[in-house]
Amino acid sequence: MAAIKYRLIKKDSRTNARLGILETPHGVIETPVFMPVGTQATVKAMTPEELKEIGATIILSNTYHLYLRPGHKIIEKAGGLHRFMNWDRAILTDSGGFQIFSLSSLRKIKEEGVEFRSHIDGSKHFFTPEKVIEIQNALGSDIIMSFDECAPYPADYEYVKNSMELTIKWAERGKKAHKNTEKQALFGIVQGGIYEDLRKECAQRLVEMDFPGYSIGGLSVGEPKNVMYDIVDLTTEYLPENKPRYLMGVGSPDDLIEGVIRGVDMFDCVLPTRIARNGTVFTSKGKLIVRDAPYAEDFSPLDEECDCYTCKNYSRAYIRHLFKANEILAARLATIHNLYFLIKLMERIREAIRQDRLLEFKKQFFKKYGYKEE
Ligand SMILES: CNc1nc2cc(C(N)=O)ccc2[nH]1
Repeated sequence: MAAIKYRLIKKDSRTNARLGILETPHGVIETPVFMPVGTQATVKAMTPEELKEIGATIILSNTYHLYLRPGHKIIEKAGGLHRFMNWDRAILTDSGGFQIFSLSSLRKIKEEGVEFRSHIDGSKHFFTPEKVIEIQNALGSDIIMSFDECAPYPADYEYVKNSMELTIKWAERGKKAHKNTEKQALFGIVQGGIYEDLRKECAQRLVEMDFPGYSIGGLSVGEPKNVMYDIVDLTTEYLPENKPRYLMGVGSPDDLIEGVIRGVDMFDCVLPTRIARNGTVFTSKGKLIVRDAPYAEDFSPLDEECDCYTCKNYSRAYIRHLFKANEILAARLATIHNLYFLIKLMERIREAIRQDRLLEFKKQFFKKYGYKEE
């Protein structure tokens, strides 16, 4: 019996958008879904109860960080990551590949694996495809990722081709090493940079290995949006309809809508939580920097159309005051709102797919938010 079961409920009649149900050992997830990021076994500033309250059904946590601190062995002794962080819904962990390349210094990439230094204390470590599977098995996350190299952008064709070949070899080794297939679903990660032939080859070779789901990696790394959208469009073409597709590190409201239209089911992004802590919030009329002076005597909610806990109980003036006074509650209230905004956006997207009016929804949302139509 596989760890997850994806059911395609409905395909949009005019786009590649899909409405789906993803059953996991820690609950049922309606897709398309946005996953709040809980890098170090916590979605910053949120309790698990608050995450449930706003409708989160799955969160992401980072293998690289938890391996370095507190260590996967401690989390295993605690009974696994769900128990350790008191979160009984689904958890997806990434493999650490991206963090090694974006956070740590002194990286040596070999076919065997990657040597790197911890960004915390400079200690030396060596990740192999087998090692990151062992770590994620110890964490007990419901969906785990293969070890991969996220090629930088820009990168030349030869570099990306070699990097993609390595990602394929590492996916094969990780799949062999992963034994806990009944409880933890291992996704393959499609790489290939911005090169169509490499993306197609990578997707096809991963599909031959028959993973329960597929991630689209190597994007949201500085490439233009339209390039990202084109690569997503192209990649999903070679992925099976009956398996979930996860676009890593994406994204902002427009990227979520554009990604759904191109056949993506799962998203994660640090943006909503990170910008919240800096005083920027999403609203139906675009982003708002609530810590700015104009809101000092603005007693309206962050967003008139939002019914989150923050918008029902606090004004822009109060939240601005909290930010100016460096109060912890500022980050909490803004985070609650931003995560609720994206989770609600996914709910409205799912409803629009159900009613076959996704393109109309996009047009209306973009107009109000202030986005230009593609
Ligand atoms: C924020 N952008 C982003 N791109 C990503 C790519 C990967 C990947 N494994 O290629 C993982 C996380 C990512 N986050």
